[in-house]
Amino acid sequence: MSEIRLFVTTTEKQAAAILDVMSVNFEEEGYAVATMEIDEKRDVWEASVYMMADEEESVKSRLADALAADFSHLPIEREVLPEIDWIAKSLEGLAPVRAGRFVVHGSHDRDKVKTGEIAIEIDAGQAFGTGHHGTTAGCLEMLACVARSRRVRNVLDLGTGSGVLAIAAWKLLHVPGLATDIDPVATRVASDNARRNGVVDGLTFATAPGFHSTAFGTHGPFDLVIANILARPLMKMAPELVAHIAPGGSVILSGILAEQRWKVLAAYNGQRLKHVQTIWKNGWVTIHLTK
Ligand SMILES: C[S@@+](CC[C@H](N)C(=O)[O-])C[C@H]1O[C@@H](n2cnc3c(N)ncnc32)[C@H](O)[C@@H]1O
Repeated sequence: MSEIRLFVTTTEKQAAAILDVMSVNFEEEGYAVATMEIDEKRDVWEASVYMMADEEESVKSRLADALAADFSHLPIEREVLPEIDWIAKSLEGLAPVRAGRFVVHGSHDRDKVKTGEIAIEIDAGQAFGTGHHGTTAGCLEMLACVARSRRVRNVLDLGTGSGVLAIAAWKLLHVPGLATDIDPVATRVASDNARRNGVVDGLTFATAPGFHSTAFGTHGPFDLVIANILARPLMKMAPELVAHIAPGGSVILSGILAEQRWKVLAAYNGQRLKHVQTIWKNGWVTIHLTK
């Protein structure tokens, strides 16, 4: 089912006030709400609430009621967000996967973990990330490389899926982390997986499309951002993503087909990031850049 964004276009000041109204009315029920800047010079902002298509009608009428007192002059607009079947893309392989020092395995394979390996237990389920996909394995390998060469004090895992990368970073580095996903199911699964892997504190989970959450300001800027999403959204969010990297920090980008790598690199070079290393796996690339 598609996801819908209902939004109003206004000024920064009003967008902040509308965000408060949206938070009070929708956030507790698990709907993501956000503001985003559209045009800095003209002070154009959007305040949005995200929902599944079958909830649109009821959310729209409640939103209209909530805005009636002070913002009835602002039309409620809608956008259908592109549908990506992440779960179908996830390979539900049965064998444990080894990448760098990590082994990602299902609960039935606990006894296959070898001494010295960092084990992450993930059962194939409702969110992407069992370690079998070239992008996840590439990120795990790159994470181990970055940890060897740089000091990392905090981590952002953008598009956390099953939580596999956030859990891996926590087990390797023992530093605080923020893990976010546009999909509330993924955020829930990731948080459950973290608990199952003995990660009880230090890792925060939040549902957010892109950087539309106050959690990023609270927890960032980050020494290491890992984003395994897709080439196009990664290019689009390059300025925002780079703004959340601490000076001298790193980003690991994946979800990029080999033939798309030049465009993604150009987008991040355009933000003055420097290429460090690229890992290739099954036609996918994982790229490490530094600020
Ligand atoms: C390829 S999966 C990666 C999962 C996991 N990090 C891994 O490496 O296996 C991409 C994840 O990003 C999420 N996602 C897609 N677009 C997003 C966006 N704009 N903001 C936040 N998360 C997003 C999807 O819901 C999905 O869980």
